[in-house]
Amino acid sequence: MSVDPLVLAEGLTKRFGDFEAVAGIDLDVRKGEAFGFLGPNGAGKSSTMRMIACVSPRSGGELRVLGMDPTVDGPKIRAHLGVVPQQDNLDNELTVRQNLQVYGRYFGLSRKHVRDKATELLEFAQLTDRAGDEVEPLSGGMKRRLTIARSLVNDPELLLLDEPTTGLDPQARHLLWDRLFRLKQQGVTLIVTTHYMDEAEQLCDRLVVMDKGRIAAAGSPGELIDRYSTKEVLELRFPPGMQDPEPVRDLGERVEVLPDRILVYTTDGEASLAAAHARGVTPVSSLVRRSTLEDVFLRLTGRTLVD
Ligand SMILES: Nc1ncnc2c1ncn2[C@@H]1O[C@H](COP(=O)(O)OP(=O)(O)OP(=O)(O)O)[C@@H](O)[C@H]1O
Repeated sequence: MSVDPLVLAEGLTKRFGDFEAVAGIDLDVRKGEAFGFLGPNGAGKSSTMRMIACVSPRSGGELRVLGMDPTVDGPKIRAHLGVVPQQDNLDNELTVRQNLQVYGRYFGLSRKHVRDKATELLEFAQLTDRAGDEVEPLSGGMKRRLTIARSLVNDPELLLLDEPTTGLDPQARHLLWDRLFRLKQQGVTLIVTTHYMDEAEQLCDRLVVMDKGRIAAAGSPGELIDRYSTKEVLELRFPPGMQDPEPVRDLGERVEVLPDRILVYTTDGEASLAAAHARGVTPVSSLVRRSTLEDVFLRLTGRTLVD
């Protein structure tokens, strides 16, 4: 039996004047999965999210969210969504707990229900100790966790997170990923936009790689890497302007030249490195690593994700 997707887009388009920010994309998000939009700044990820969140009307194509049309049933859909915007918009005048409770009251939930829910969400966000504190002095990671906790007040079926860990330090990011992973285990469907390939690999069951308003590729992180990259990558670092790819061009399936590096896409990085040394290639440093979604993006677009 097939289960209807929670989000279904066909030819979905967003135009700002003559400019097409989202240029006719097709996708489906299935219940219980973590679905990602990976792409650089300006790829059209937020514009797509805002259409799914029913806060920005589509300019063309079809869109169904929870089986309904955002144009017709926006408020009904929004009641079942949790939205974590790119910028935290917490109320600095209120305490941590009050931020949750006041938001809960917007959904018309009873005082008692909202109080109990806030206690549960403070625990989830690891903010119980800070419940009575003001928001302003919280760290960036704590504010993000509070924003996520707040988005869960109405027990959403679908949680939309726009760049959830941008600007956070590595420890705060890992804690946030752990919380999002728990939500997924509890059956919440997640949609995440990100320009971090490690975030996409950590969190997403399936993702689309977006560039210039279009979907360049779709699949699980593993599928995308298998399809568009090699098992290993040999990185050879040179002083800027000193990298000559010719002596290593045949040491892998493909070679990419970046401003400070040459990347050799190969099945056996160590063997390629030994061969490069035998030919007298002398990089400042070298590294053999596995392929990542960054390599997929480079292959698809000729550019790096974060310039
Ligand atoms: N309200 C608007 N009016 C005009 N152009 C817009 C508007 N919103 C977005 N754009 C343009 O649409 C394109 C896609 O923007 P969008 O915010 O969707 O990208 P993104 O992939 O989410 O990137 P970012 O991570 O920077 O938000 C950009 O070129 C942006 O300048």
